[in-house]
Amino acid sequence: MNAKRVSLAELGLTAQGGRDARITGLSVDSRDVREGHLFAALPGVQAHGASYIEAALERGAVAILTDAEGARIAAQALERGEAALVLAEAPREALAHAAALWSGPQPATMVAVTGTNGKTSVATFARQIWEHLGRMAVNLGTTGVEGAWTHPLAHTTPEPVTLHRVLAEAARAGVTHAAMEASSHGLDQHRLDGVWLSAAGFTNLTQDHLDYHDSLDAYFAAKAQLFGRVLPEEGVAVVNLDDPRGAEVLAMAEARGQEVIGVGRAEGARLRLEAQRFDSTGQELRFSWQGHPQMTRLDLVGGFQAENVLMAAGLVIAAGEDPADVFATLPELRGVRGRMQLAAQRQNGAAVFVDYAHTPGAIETALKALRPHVMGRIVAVVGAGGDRDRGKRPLMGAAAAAHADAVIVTDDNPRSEEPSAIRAAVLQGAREAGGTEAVTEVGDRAEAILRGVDALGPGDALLVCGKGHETGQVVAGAVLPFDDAEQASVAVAALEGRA
Ligand SMILES: CC(=O)N[C@H]1[C@@H](OP(=O)(O)OP(=O)(O)OC[C@H]2O[C@@H](n3ccc(=O)[nH]c3=O)[C@H](O)[C@@H]2O)O[C@H](CO)[C@@H](O)[C@@H]1O[C@H](C)C(=O)N[C@@H](C)C(=O)N[C@H](CCC(=O)O)C(=O)O
Ligand SMILES: Nc1ncnc2c1ncn2[C@@H]1O[C@H](COP(=O)(O)OP(=O)(O)OP(=O)(O)O)[C@@H](O)[C@H]1O
Ligand SMILES: N[C@H](CCC[C@H](N)C(=O)O)C(=O)O
Ligand SMILES: [Mg+2]
Repeated sequence: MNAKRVSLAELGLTAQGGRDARITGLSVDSRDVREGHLFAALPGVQAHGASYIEAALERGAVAILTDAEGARIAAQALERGEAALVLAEAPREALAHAAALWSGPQPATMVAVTGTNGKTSVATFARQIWEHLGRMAVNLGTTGVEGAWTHPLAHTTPEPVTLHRVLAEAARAGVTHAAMEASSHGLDQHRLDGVWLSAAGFTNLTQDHLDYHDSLDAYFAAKAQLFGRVLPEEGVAVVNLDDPRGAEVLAMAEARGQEVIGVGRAEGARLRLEAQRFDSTGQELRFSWQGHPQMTRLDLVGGFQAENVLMAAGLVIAAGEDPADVFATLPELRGVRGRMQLAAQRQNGAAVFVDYAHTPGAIETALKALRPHVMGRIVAVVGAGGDRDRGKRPLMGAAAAAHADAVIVTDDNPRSEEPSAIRAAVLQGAREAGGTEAVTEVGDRAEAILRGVDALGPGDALLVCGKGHETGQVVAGAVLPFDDAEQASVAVAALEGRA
């Protein structure tokens, strides 16, 4: 049994009337509460967690952390005085710091990366660079905890209680370096406020998650909190200056006195991408570090991967490694599963790539990035997720139609929604955008991939967008096993077998 008991003061919390309690654990969900827990009753999207204070007390909570509204909602239950009450203006922030103190150690060197696209890729490349330099390193995010220590995660940026438990376990296992993804939800909900960051990166901002954020500006403001709040003044900001929002991040970092490493093609970037030459398996890069020219080769398909690699290199340098050592590792970097992954190849040489592009911006980037590696036509399989930003659906269709030679619209995790209605929105965008006349609808994703593969002649390529590393299709509450890369191989085998 876990015998650990700590006082509220040891968690940085002060209860009303100076009352103390010995805490045996932290919970954000009443259903997870055990005897002696502190229950954080947080303002939610659906409800206020205070509605569950009564339930938490019944399960043995000895302290409640909430805001004024929560105290009002649960006044009756709280008046009984069964638990110490910690009132905080920003309870999620208080919880994050308490969780950090509760769990203890973190890897000594940590960096975080935010942006609409590229977080998983950058975090994974940073981890790989550290590994090549002999460090015990992990990346942490959408694909779980990977590297020297592994652990599955349900969220890109986990709840603070989970996040700090995982960081402490990794640190105890000897992990000294970690690169984590900071999602906009995670930043908005202060999930990573208690993490000690040496450096933070900003990749880009395009439309996504407008189901959660009120506007694109609000979405950006959430991401910018990584520099405005989470990264300390002595931290280093690594900023993609090519993104239109890069200048705003730069100004924010400078205003806080953070050192900045600008990355990108922009003049003035300390880590500057100067030229790229593409071939069928990767690219040659010319870049410069503080004006000194460098050359390297990346065995990675897609121009944007060079941006991700340089962002990762910038973060690792910012966190203390020698630049020359860092640059020497770049030819060794390997692609992230489901990110421009060469999943299968037809006998005629045509290639099938699987990519996690699930936003209009990512679809455009991925298709444009594939173009210089492909001599023939590009076919795209696309679909949009259910119960997510509806506004992005026609834009995803439009991006596919504008940049592919043929588009097959299919399903991608319809969740609780009617799949044909989601496809209709994507199709409408694809048909209105023009670019290609060849837009078809194939609801069944396996069949869509098969048709896409069947359409490939010598020199052509298929880009299967949206699911990347995912291994399931979420339909009406059920998760049906589905893997784009596997389906690509199955399709090639079926067609070549037939030939
Ligand atoms: C939209 C969103 O971010 N929701 C988060 C939010 O939940 P909520 O506000 O909807 O919660 P609610 O259902 O209104 O309930 C309010 C509170 O009551 C509590 N509760 C609820 C029921 C109960 O019986 N007892 C109880 O105590 C809940 O734990 C919650 O704290 O607060 C909860 C607790 O802090 C989070 O767990 C929850 O994340 C959910 C699980 C989620 O799916 N989030 C996704 C969208 C997410 O965070 N995604 C990002 C980005 C991914 C990407 O980049 O694409 C990620 O980092 O993974
Ligand atoms: N630097 C980039 N610029 C534009 N698009 C990118 C960039 N990097 C990756 N992408 C596109 O975004 C997709 C997702 O990449 P990645 O998983 O690295 O991003 P992410 O930010 O972690 O996404 P998520 O928010 O879903 O966790 C890729 O498959 C690719 O299509
Ligand atoms: N973490 C993202 C990924 C979505 C990927 C795509 N396959 C979809 O289901 O929309 C989300 O939940 O919005
Ligand atoms: Mg990710």
